[in-house]
Formats: sequence, C-alpha cells, structure tokens
Amino acid sequence: MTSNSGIRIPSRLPLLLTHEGVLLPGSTMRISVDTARNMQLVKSRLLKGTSLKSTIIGVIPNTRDPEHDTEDLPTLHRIGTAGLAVQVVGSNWPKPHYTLLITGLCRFRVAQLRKERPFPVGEVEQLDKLEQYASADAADAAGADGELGELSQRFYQVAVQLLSMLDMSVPVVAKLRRLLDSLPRETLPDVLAAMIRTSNQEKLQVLDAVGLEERFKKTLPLLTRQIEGLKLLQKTRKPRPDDDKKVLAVRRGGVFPGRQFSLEEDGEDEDGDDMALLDRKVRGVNMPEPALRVCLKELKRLKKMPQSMPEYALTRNYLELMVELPWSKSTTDCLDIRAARVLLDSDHYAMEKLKRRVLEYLAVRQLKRALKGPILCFVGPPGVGKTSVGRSIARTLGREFHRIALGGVCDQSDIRGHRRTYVGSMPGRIINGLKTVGVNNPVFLLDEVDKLGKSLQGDPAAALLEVLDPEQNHSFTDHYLNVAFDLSQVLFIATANTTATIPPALLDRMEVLQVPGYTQEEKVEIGHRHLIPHQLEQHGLTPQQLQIPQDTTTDIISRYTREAGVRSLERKYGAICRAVAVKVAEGHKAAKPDAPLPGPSHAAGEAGAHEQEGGERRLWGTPTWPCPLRCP
Ligand SMILES: Nc1ncnc2c1ncn2[C@@H]1O[C@H](COP(=O)(O)OP(=O)(O)OP(=O)(O)O)[C@@H](O)[C@H]1O
Repeated sequence: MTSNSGIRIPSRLPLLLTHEGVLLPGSTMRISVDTARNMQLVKSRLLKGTSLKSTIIGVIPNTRDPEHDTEDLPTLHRIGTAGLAVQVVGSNWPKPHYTLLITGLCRFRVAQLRKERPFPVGEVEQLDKLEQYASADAADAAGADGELGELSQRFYQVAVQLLSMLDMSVPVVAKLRRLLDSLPRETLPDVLAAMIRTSNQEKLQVLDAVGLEERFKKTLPLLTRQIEGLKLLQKTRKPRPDDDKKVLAVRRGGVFPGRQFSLEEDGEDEDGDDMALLDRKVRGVNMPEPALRVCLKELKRLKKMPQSMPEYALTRNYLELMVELPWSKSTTDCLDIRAARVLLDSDHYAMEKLKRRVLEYLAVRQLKRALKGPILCFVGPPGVGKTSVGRSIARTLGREFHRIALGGVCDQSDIRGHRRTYVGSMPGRIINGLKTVGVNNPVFLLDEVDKLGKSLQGDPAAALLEVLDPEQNHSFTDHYLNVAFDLSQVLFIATANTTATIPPALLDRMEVLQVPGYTQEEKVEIGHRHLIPHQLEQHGLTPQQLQIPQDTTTDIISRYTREAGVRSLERKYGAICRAVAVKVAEGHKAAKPDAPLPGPSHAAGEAGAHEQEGGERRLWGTPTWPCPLRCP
C-alpha cells in the first residue's frame, strides 16, 4: 500500500535509531536520547529547525544488541516510522541527554542512505497515506468487500470487546472507546498494537506488515490473547456469589441466616473485604450500646479514610482492640467450699488465718453471687506466698488469673491508658490485662501496691481508686477506650510488703490480711511438702535420685537462709538439684555433687565444720554434714 495522495512526509529524513521500543503510526512514545549520533540529530535538526518539516524525523528500531552497540552505524532496519517531535526536554543529570515525545505518523522504507555522520539521513519512501483516512480511499478499507472487509469487521468487533474489558478510568482507554467508531479501520491495528501488552518483537512484526491485510492478521491474535488474559484475571478475582448478600445483611444490622459470625472467621475472608469483616466483628461481640455506637461511628470514618492516612492505622487499632475486649465473655465460677478448702490446703502449708478468711470470702460469694468487694490485700514479708495464694484463689474459683506488677509505676496512664490524641497512645494495664485473659471476670493480682510511685505524669494510686472502688468500677473509663468498661466482675487482690507506704485512700478501700513469716518448723514442712517436689520436677529429677532429709533442711534454713519467707530456701534446693543433675547426667551411680552451695552461712560458730573453697562453702562431703544426702 503505497501512497501518492494526501499529505506527504519529506523525502529525506534524519534517522533516529532507538533501542527503546517500536514507534507505530498513530501512537505516541517517549524516547530517551543519549548516544552521540542521536544527540547530534536533536541538536542540529529539532532544536535549530524552525519549520514544521524540521520536526519530522524518521524513527527506526535499532535491532543491534544494546550491550554491543558502537559508534558505527548498524545495519538499518528496512522499515521505520516517520514521527513528529512534539516535545524535547534536555537534562544534564545523571548525564547529558534529551527526552523526546514523538507521535508516529506513517511507515516509510529507507530507499538510500544519504549520509551517515554526524547522524544518518536517508532517502525515504512513504508507505502509509497520511491524513486522508476519512477520505474515500480509506473508507475503501472499512467497506472493502471480500476477505479484507471481513477481516476489518472482525478486527473492529474484537477491538470493541477488548475495550469494554479495559479500565475506563484510564484516559487513553476512555478516549479510544469514544473514537473507535470514527477512526478509520486501517489505523486500528497500529493503535491497538501499541496500546496492548506486546513485546518489541511483536510490534516489529506489525511495523513490518506493510500490507493492510497482513497487518490485520498479525495484530488480531495479539488482541485475542489480551482478551483471554483479561478473562482469566477476572475469573481469579471473581467474588463468591453469596458474599455480597452476607455483607449487605450484616451492614443492615442483621445476621446472615444459619450462622453466627465469630472472631475465628479471619482466615475465611479470601476477598480481603476486611472492612466488612471488622463490621461483622463489631456487631458480633455484644458490646454495650454506648461502646457499639462509638465503634460504628469510628468504622464509618475508617471506611471513608484513605489507607495511607496515619489516622487510618490508629482508628483501625482502636477498633481491633474494641472487638478483642471481653465485653460479654466470662467464665462460670465453681463455688464449692469443700473443694476450695482441699485445694488451698494442698497448695499451701500453714497460713491458717489467711486461708480461713479466703474461705469466708468464697462462702459469702457462694451465697450472694453479686458480691461487691471487699478487696483483699495480703501484707507480709517477701516470699511468704502472697502471690501464690492469689493464684490458688483463681484456681479454686475456676477463673483466669492475671498479675499486674505495680512496683515502680509512677504514671497514671499506666493504669488508665493514654488519650488517643497522644502519639503512641495505648490502653492501660487493666484493659490490657482483660484483653490478655479474654474474659471479664478474671482474678487480677495487683502486686506490690506499696511500691507505687508518684511523678509529674500523675498519681497512679489515684487512678487505682476508681478501679478498686466497687461503687465506681462498673463504669471504669480507660482514656484510650474513652467508653466505660464494667470491672465489677473482676476479683481484685492486692499484695504489699508493708501498709506504711500504701496511700491512705487506697488502703481504706482494702481489707488488709497480714501474712506473717514462717517458723523454722513451718519452713521445713513447706520445704518438704511443696518446694522439694517442685524443684525436683523443675530439674527433671525423680524423688529416688535425690532425697533430702529433714535435718538437712533444718540445717540449710538455720545456716544458709535468713528470711521470713521461703524463697531463699527454694533457691538452695534448686542449687542442690542442679549439682545432682550434673552427676546423674554423667551417669554416676553414687555421687555427691561438687557444686558449692551459694550464699554465706549464718551459723558462724559452726563454720569450721564446712570446707571453705574460694570463699564459698560446700554443702556436700563435709565431715559434719548431719545426714548425708542420698543420690544414686
Ligand atoms: N505456705 C506455703 N506453702 C507452699 N508454698 C509456699 C508457701 N509460702 C510460700 N510458698 C512458696 O514460696 C514461693 C514464693 O512465694 P510468693 O512468690 O507467693 O511470695 P510473695 O509473698 O508473693 O513474695 P513477694 O512479696 O516478694 O512478691 C512460691 O514458690 C510459693 O509457692
């Protein structure tokens, strides 16, 4: 299809050889120019020229491997596209180069190379007609009878199908959709081949297809391939048919028939509609009306917010916390006083007064379930079992146990949380604890209330007043949540070493139970009933592998520990177990551990009876050891 009518391109064209792709007539391409040859062409032709003619250049795909391209002119591809340089932008960074915006006009064939330096100029033969598409000549193609007519009609239909599948929000797609009917059909193969996903090799084949029939035939399979690819993509993204119904049902406040939504459904949301999932969770956790209202309001804001906004993450975290809190989840109390007595006795030796009071408390709770207070506070020296009694109470009641260490806390937001306007805000320890245990009626052990501090950030003891007051704590408001959470079901137990440093207002809200230190006999009993079996188990030993006689314990207590509680005694047992574990692991039949017993002896008068080595006393193999320990 040669041309001898319509607008003609100059018969001599400067030739721009490019590696960057194939410019097809009817499409626009950005070409970066940095080789000496091409730079010279831009400078002396495009930048210096003043006529329209001077802005037309020939663009020829450079088929030589870019890695091995040299200054010598490569063998020119026989066909190129005459293009109009619409824009030229120069830059010196990172190296001097120009960026050209070129619109393809028509095909040409290089008839003869006129000069090679500083840039090639060729005598060209125009192959496509220009600007006469709407004329009778072009209409011939569209309306042509026979094979070409059919081919062009089929091509048009496939193009319509393809454009209907593409995203209309992309400007070029929308424009092409508008112009499709008015564009001459012979231009469609070039325009569409430039637009769809094709390799440079395929584009080169389209460029080389000078005959219209051949061009239709070359481009049609490319279009069909693109349509198939799009179909496949749509199929893999296809939502499940009942999904929309589900989301709608929930958004309207209803529940999808036949099933309740639970938090465990996370994994099922294959389509990533996590907003709908969050919505479901918010409605499904049965939170009180005011909290639900706040959550729905936040959810509404979240849906309108772009994900890139910093507030998006904050709001999302807030909502995630709200749905995780145990608003209505609780465990059932098992209130059997006899069982409780047995359990307390089996867990702890002695402590009669304390155990009696705990049993009284549990008995009243059995008779009156909604018991408000009192808050028990165990006060005593370290290691007398205050914390472990708290744990036993939780076990007897069948409740979750959570310990909140208050030692050194001097910021009231530790208890009450930070307001959400604060950067890095988070809820306080009470709300965090509830989230951890996942029920609203756990046993909270407020450990070391006597060691609360005070600072410029407020008085944490003051924040605890609201938490511990049974008259107020049904509407405890954490600053982060900003809605009330009912703490009245939580059983608070506090521990302290002394009442002297507990703020009076706080002390006034608690019932103090003194836990005195143990006598030597009690310690021996505790040691043998509880501590030794526990340590043996911790170190993987059996009672047959290590037996510690009572006299030995008495000796350890009087010579190696000086304490009201039994923590040091437990540590000494631990040291013995470790030393025996080494011997057992070495396969000794009857061995005595070599490890020295850490810590000084308090019975200075009897110190001579013990070996002294490196300033440490040996427990094992001493002549005066009252009753040698037995190990295999
Ligand atoms: N009467 C007891 N019967 C059995 N074990 C006990 C008894 N008293 C203390 N223990 C044991 O002593 C260890 C220390 O107890 P715990 O941590 O409860 O002490 P505490 O009074 O809370 O100390 P602190 O004030 O330092 O926190 C635990 O392993 C505990 O089981």
